[in-house]
Amino acid sequence: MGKIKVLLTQYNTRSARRTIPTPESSSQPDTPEGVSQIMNTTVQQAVAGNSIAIPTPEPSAQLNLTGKNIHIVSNVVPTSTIISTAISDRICGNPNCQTREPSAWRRDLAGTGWLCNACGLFIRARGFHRPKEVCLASAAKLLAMYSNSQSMKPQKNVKRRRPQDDGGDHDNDNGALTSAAQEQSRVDEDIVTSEASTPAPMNDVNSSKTEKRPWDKKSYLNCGLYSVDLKHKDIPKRRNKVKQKERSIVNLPLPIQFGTFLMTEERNFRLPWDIMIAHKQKMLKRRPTPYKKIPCNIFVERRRKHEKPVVCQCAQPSDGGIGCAEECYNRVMFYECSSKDCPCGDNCSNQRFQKKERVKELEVIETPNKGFGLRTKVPVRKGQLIIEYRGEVISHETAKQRMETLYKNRRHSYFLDYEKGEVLDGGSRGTEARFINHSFVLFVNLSCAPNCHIEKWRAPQGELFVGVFASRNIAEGAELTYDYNFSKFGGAEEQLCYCESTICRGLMGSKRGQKEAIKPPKKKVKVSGSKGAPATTETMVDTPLSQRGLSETSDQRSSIGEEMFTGLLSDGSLSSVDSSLAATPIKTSPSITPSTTSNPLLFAVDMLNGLIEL
Ligand SMILES: C[S@@+](CC[C@H](N)C(=O)[O-])C[C@H]1O[C@@H](n2cnc3c(N)ncnc32)[C@H](O)[C@@H]1O
Repeated sequence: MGKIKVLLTQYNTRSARRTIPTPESSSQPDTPEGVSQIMNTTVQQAVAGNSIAIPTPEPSAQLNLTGKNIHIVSNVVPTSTIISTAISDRICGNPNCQTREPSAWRRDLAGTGWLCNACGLFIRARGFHRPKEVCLASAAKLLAMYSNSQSMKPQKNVKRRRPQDDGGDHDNDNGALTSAAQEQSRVDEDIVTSEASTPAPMNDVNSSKTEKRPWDKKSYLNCGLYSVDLKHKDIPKRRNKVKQKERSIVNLPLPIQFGTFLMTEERNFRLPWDIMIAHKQKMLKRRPTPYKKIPCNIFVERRRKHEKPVVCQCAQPSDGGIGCAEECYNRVMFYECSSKDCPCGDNCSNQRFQKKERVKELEVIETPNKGFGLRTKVPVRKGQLIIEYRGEVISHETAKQRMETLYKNRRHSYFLDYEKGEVLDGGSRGTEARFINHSFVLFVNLSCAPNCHIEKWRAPQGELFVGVFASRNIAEGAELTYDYNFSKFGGAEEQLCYCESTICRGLMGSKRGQKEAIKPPKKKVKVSGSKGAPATTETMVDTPLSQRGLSETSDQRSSIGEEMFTGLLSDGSLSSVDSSLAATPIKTSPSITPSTTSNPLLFAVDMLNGLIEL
């Protein structure tokens, strides 16, 4: 049935099919009625398996059907003549050519014999056979083309040869065609194409239609050497741009460091000997868990405050000296002056966080037991801002959640108390301050005492700057430490402390090594409360945070006695504690936690802390 449809379409649109006359169809072909009658007959014959015929009285006669001109190609030719000539037996009827392998066959003028495509077109245009020289020339050209075919690319849009170009190959040699001849040839091509589209007989090995050209099987790579091998056939084609991007990642060859991605099964792996030796001797440099450096704190759950800055009453120094020195109200209150509103203008010295006046020569180092640490490569003065501790500002609840999910398998924690109810999380985003390790406040051994402390300063717009400050003069190359005042958080296990302090608490998770045994009363610390002042009330012991700065406000600083430590230590004087205590180092473990009262050394330390608070 499909063939019938094709025939009808061909007839109605452009060309008629040259076929065998039948007694019924040979009547009245010149009128539309006659044609439709023929068509009916044709369809019936096609169904019956016969050849199809549209008889015409003369070659190139015209019929008018549904207002369109229809070209009838030639006279009726007996079917037996056509069918009996198998393609393999055909030979070009031009005595000068006699080719057996043209790209297409054409009828000769009589309609009984066959000509190759080029000779057929030539004789129609000129009325005589194609000369021998022309035939030989085009054959030689064709031969050359096939022999060089390795370097040739398939020609997609082959231009039609110009009419005056009568030489050329068998495929495209149209000769000097007149417009009528062109029209004629168009009809002929249709016929030949439809004939060629029928499957060729198996024994027709020489037929040019069945012959594969060398480039037919060639596949071209357009996106990388291994793209064919790596092509992910399971992924459907999508128009979505993002999906396409993903697909292109799969398709392209992956770099060598994506080995884990490429390897689908586990395999034994042997390190190169030099790396193996370095690894065994623990000489390989490890890298800290990656994090992103950020220029300011990120407020995950709320908006950043935008309050009116508090302006100090300092006067601009007449001699051009430093403004906002020790007596500046803002400085006393742990406020940073506003760069726009401060009366001292550019001379204001109370903008260290905003102007990023910090120590830049810092280095991350690996420590034996505490993971990574931070050290200074230059000497640092006492009271100098070393680095700002930045991170994501999150609520306690979120911090707890992160502990249980995001940081579940992490050994180190990077939480630091921000303000009431909020935590600074430097785990994923922060600064190098996150590497500063803990050390216990020590009265005995100067070398092991923490050399830094935390201070929180109020920014002009109302948020906090959390900074690590030098508690004393620090020599170049010294590791930076401060007392975390660590407290257990989210049910986490208490961590052993590996600070080299001789009277270490043993555990990082409690202030006295046995927090549960003796629970100090909650202490409220009041801070002079002007508008926008730092947190007015802080619980000193039970804050459910992993880390807490030593000196959060001036009052807090004095309550922990940190100023006094530094005073003592900067003198090198250890007068307040008997130095003989240092001879009995006490390291507690989670299982054996000495009570404060049973350990005279810790008792002395607590007493001292109490004295300092007084
Ligand atoms: C803020 S991080 C310090 C940087 C951390 N050492 C690192 O490698 O990323 C705090 C963590 O360091 C470790 N740490 C710091 N001081 C320590 C100490 N004195 N003893 C044992 N571990 C310590 C603890 O695991 C703690 O949770």
